[in-house]
Amino acid sequence: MSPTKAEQNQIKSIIGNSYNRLYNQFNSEELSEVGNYKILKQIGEGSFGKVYLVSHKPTHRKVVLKTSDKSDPNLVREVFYHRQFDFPYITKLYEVIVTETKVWMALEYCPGKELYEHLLMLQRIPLDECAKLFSQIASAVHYAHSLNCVHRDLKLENILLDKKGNAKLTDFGFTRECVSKCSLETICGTTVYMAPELTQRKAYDGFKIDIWSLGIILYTMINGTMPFDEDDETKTKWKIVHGFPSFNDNFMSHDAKDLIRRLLAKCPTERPTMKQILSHPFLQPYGQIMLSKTEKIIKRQRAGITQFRSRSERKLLKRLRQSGFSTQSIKTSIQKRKCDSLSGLWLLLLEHERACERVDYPRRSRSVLSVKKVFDPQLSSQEAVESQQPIRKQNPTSPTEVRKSSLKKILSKNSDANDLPGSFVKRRTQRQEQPLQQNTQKLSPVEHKKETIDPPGSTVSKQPSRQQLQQSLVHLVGTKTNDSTNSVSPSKDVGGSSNPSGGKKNGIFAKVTKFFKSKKQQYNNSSANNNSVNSNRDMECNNGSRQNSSSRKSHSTPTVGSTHPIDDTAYQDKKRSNCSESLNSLPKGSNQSTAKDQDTDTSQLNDVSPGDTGIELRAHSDQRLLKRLKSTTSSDISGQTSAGNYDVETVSNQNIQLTPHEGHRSLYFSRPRPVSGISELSNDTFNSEYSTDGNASSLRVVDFSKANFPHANTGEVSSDFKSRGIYKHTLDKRDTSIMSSTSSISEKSSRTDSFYDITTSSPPMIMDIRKTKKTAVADSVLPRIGAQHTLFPRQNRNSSRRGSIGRKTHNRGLNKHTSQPQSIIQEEGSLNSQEEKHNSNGMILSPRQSLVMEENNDILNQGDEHTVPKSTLSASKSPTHYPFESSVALLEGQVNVGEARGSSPKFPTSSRMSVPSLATEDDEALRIADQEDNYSD
Ligand SMILES: Nc1ncnc2c1ncn2[C@@H]1O[C@H](COP(=O)(O)OP(=O)(O)OP(=O)(O)O)[C@@H](O)[C@H]1O
Repeated sequence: MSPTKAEQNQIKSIIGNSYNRLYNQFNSEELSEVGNYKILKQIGEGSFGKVYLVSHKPTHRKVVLKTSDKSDPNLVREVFYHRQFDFPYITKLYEVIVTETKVWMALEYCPGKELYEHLLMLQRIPLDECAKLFSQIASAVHYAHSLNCVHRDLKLENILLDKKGNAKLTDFGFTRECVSKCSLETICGTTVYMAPELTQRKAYDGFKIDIWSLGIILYTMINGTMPFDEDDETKTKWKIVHGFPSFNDNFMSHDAKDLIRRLLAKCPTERPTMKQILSHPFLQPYGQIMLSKTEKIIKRQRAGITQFRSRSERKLLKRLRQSGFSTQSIKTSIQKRKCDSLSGLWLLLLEHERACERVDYPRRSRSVLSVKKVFDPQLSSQEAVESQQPIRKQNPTSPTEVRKSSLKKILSKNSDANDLPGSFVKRRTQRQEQPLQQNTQKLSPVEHKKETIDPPGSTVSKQPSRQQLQQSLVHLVGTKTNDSTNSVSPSKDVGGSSNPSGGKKNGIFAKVTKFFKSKKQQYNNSSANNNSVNSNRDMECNNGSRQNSSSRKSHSTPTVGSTHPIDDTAYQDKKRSNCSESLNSLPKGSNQSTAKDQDTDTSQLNDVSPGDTGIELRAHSDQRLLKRLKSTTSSDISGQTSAGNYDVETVSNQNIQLTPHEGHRSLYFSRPRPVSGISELSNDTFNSEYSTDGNASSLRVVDFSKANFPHANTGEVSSDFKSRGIYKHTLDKRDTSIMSSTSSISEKSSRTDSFYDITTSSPPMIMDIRKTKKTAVADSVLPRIGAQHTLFPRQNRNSSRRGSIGRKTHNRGLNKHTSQPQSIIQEEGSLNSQEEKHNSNGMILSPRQSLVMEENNDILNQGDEHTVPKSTLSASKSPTHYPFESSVALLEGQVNVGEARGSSPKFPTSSRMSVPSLATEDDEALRIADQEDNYSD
C-alpha cells in the first residue's frame, strides 16, 4: 500500500531536516567527532598539532587523540615504531586515523600529564619515588632497546604519568631501529639531554645516547635542576663535553650519585647496559622487579605467545563472537598491527576487561592483615607525610599502602556505596590539596599563572569531578554506577551478561553492542522505510547515494573513519544497497548527555569522515589551552637544538666568558623549555639512515665540533672560527646535502612506504621549497629536513616540531588556508579551476552529482526549514571525472554553492565556500613563490 500524501510529506520533511543538520555540521567551526571518537576537550598542543581528550564511542573509554599535520617530518616514524610497542610503561597506540591533511593517533590517556610538570610541582622528587619512576622509565627503554629501537629523545616531557602515577614513555618521533653497536650520525634530540658525542657531532651508538639521557633525567628528578643547562647553547654544549654535574648531598644518596655518574660517563662504552642499570642498588627493589617483568614480556612477545591466549582475551573473543563480531577480522587487525578501528575497539575492551579482573578479586588476606595499621594512630602522621607524594598516594606500592588500599576496597564493598567512596575521595582530595597549595606558592609568577590556567597535578585535582568520583566508586565497589549520562543497562543478549560479578564489564560490553546494534538498526530502519515509501524511492536514492559512496568506502577502508565489525548478512546486504543511507539520519535516542540532536547525523558523518571524505572541521578554538612554554617560545629558540649555524651566529656576536661549573639553574628559571631537534647538518646522514641503514655519510662537516666549542680551559672561542664564517660553510654543506637527490629519493620512498603500511590515503602533495633566500640569518636555520619538506606541504607555521631548525616559515602562500574545510575546497577548487580552462560552463559536476543536487534541491524546497536557497543549488551537467568520488559527493553542495554565490547575494559569505576566491589565492601563492625564486636566484 502506497503511503499517503501526509506520510510522504513527513518523510520529506525528515530528510530535509536531516540534510540541513548535516550541512550545518559540515560548516561548523567546531570539531566534534573523529572516527569512533567523540571529542571532549583539548588537553595539549604539540608542535604539529593538538591533543584532545576524547571518548571512544562504542566503549565510552577515555582516550587521547593526538593530531599531527602530515607535514610533520617525524610522523611516519612515530607511528611506525610506536605501533610495535606493547608494554605497560609505554603509552598504547590504539588506532590511527588518516585524513587528507592530518593523521590522528588514538593514544592511551595519561591524566598525570608530563613528568616535567610533576617535577615542576614538587620541585624535586623524593628518592624512593625517583627509584620507582626511574625503574619504570628504564624498563620501557630496555624494552624498546630489546626490539632494537632507540628512542633518541628521552626527556622529562616525553614521560607521562597515568592515573596511578606510573610512568609512560611516549613520543617516538625520533625513534629508529639500530642493530647492535651500529653508528648513527643524525644529530637529534634536545640539547640539554644530548650526550657529548652527539653535541660533538660524532657518529654515535644509539643505545648509549639513550642511557646518557636517562642520566640527565635521573639527576633532574632528584636534584630539581638540570646538570648541564646554561643560558647560552654553546656553553651548555661545552659543559656537556667538559663539565661534571655537581651533587647536593642533601638530596642525593650515595647510590644515586653512583648511578648518575655511571650513566653520565663521557665515554659511551663506559656507560652501563640497561640490565646493569636496573640491577643498580639505588633502584632496588623496583629495578629488579621491573627487570624481571620486562624480560618476561620480551620473552613472551618474542615467542609470539602473547595474543589471544590469556583468560581475559579468550573471554572477550567469545563474547564478541556471540555478539556477532567477526573475531577473525579482529585477530588479523591486531596481529598485523593495522591500528584500525577494530584494533582500537579490541585494545580498549581488553584493557577494560583486565582492569575489571583486578577489581573483581581483591586480596582478602592482605586486607585483614592491614586492619591494625589502619587504626594505628601513628599512621595518620605517616599519611600526612605521604600526602606530600601524590603520585605514590595513588599508586600504593609499599606494603602498608597496598594493605590500606585493599582494605578500603573490601570495606567499600561491604558498606554503603554512597558514603564511603565520597568520603574517601574527599579525604584524599584534602590531603592532596595541601602540597599543591604549598608548591604553588613557591612557583615563579609564570608558573603560577600556568597553574591557575591549568592545574598541573592531574594526579592532584582540587575538586574531584563527577567522573573522578565515579572512577573512585568503580574502583572501590567494583561496580559501575549508572548515571544519567552514561547509563546503559546491560543487554541480556550479550554474551556473558549473566556473570554476576561483572557488572562493569557487562555495562561496557552492552554499550559496545548497543553502539553497533544501533548502527545496524539504522540500516534496518532505512530498509523498512524504503519498502514503505516506494513512491519516494528515487528521491531517497539520490540523497542516499551521495552519502553511500562515502559510506561504502568507509566500510572497506578500516583505517579511516569507523568500521562496522558486526558480521551480519542482513547488514552486509544493506551495505550493498544504494538507496538506504538517506534515512540513516532518522532521529534516534541518544545515551550521551553531550549528544545533540545532530547525533544521528554525527554518526552518519562518522561513517563518511574524516578519512574518506577529507572532511575536517576546525577545532573548537576557545578550549582551555595548555600553555606550554616550549611551544609558545619555540620560534624564539630556534637555536636551542643542534642547529650549528645558529650557534655560530650566537658565538660570533658574543664575547663568551665561560666559567666552568657556573652552578645550576633552577627549573623555574623562566627560560623556554628545551626543544628537540634534528640538525640540518645531518640532512644527508638522515637520508642515509634510510638509504644505507646507518652507514656513514659521505658528507661530513669535518672539524666542526672543534670550531664550535670554546677552548676547553679558557672558554675562548677561536678567532679563526669567528672570522672564518662557519655559517657560510655549513650553509654550503646544507645546500649540498639538499641537492643530494639520491638520498632524498630514498627517503621519500622509505617514508611513503612506511606510510602506506598503515594507510590507504592518497599520497602527499610534492612541493619544492628547497630554494631559499641566502641573505637572512634566519636562513641559516633552514630545516635540516629540507628533503622532507619537498615531500609534505609545509603549513604556514611559526614553530616546528622538536626544535628549532625548521622554524622559519616558508610562506609561499600555498598553505595560507590551513583550516580543514578550506583545504578540501581548495583541492577541489583547484581541480575545477584547472579544468575550467577547457570548460566554458564553469560549473563542473559529474552527471550523477548534478542529478543529486537537483534532487536535493527538490527535497529542500519541499521541506519545512532549510538554510540553503534554491539558487545556490543549481548545477550544470558537464561531465567530469572525479578521482575521489566520495569527497566530491560531500562537497557537491559547497562547490555548487561557491559557484552560485555570485548569483545569490543572500548566501552566507563564508570564504571556504568560495571557489573563485581560492583560485585567486592560488594565483597569489604562485606569485609569491615566483618572487621568492627570484630572490634566491
Ligand atoms: N597520552 C596522553 N595523555 C595525556 N596527555 C597527553 C598525552 N599525549 C600528549 N598529551 C599532552 O599533550 C601535550 C603535547 O603532546 P606531545 O608532547 O606528545 O606533542 P608533540 O607534538 O610530540 O610535541 P613536541 O614534540 O613538541 O614535544 C603533552 O604535553 C601532554 O600534556
